[in-house]
Amino acid sequence: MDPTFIRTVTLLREQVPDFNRYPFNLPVVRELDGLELHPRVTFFAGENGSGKSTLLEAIATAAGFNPEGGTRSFNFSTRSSESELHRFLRLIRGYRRPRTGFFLRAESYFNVGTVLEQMPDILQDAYGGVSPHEQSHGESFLMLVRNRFWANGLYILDEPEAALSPQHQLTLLRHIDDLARRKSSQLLIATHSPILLAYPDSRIYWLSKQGLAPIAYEDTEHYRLTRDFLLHRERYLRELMANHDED
Ligand SMILES: Nc1ncnc2c1ncn2[C@@H]1O[C@H](COP(=O)(O)OP(=O)(O)OP(=O)(O)O)[C@@H](O)[C@H]1O
Repeated sequence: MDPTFIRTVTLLREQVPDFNRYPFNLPVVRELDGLELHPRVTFFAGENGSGKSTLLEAIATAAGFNPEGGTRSFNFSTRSSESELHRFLRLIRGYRRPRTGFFLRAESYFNVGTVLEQMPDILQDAYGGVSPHEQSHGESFLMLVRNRFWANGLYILDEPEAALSPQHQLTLLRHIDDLARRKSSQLLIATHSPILLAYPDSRIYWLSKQGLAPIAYEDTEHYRLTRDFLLHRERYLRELMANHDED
């Protein structure tokens, strides 16, 4: 069965009040037109500030999640700085409805942990009863994925690699594969990680000043630069240090 929960994301262009202000002035928003999501895993990659978080937060909010993260039953608010973009998106949905899901954003993970502490049932399910604040950021995140990311879910993850060592990014890849292939889930992931981006059964969108476009893994700057740096580390370091001395 086609696992897709969200097929396409479209901007309600005619309703946008002003393309000259945030978030509508971002190239990724201006150029958004029938963004087709992969049935299993869609990645969003690009430079800092290219609009990945803005886009992901708006899709998550339009899909019914709290903009600060958590499951769809989370309704806490510690800030109200989400953009209004979600009100101008139309999500074209697939035939199935997700049974569960999670919106995880690295920057508000701490607050999600605090809310979970106050929900003993979920805490028991998700973390084996141990507060996320009593574990390292990376440990508690992997525990959450292992215990609370169930089958038939919609998972929207903003820089999930933030707390993870390279070894644990590989562990996360295994969980992504398990969720996507065996557990009929759909994942949307913004990432800078060349390890996560390597997941083969996926589509990568590259965000730039031109908007967003599909890109092959080997053509991403993250792959090319990381590979080149590791192969020619000494030359890179020499050049970086030399330029630094000139500053
Ligand atoms: N509330 C806001 N008001 C105005 N501009 C904003 C606001 N939030 C973000 N921006 C700007 O929008 C742009 C995109 O930000 P966003 O956080 O979506 O980028 P990103 O691709 O997720 O970056 P990173 O990789 O650093 O996480 C940035 O230039 C940022 O300064």
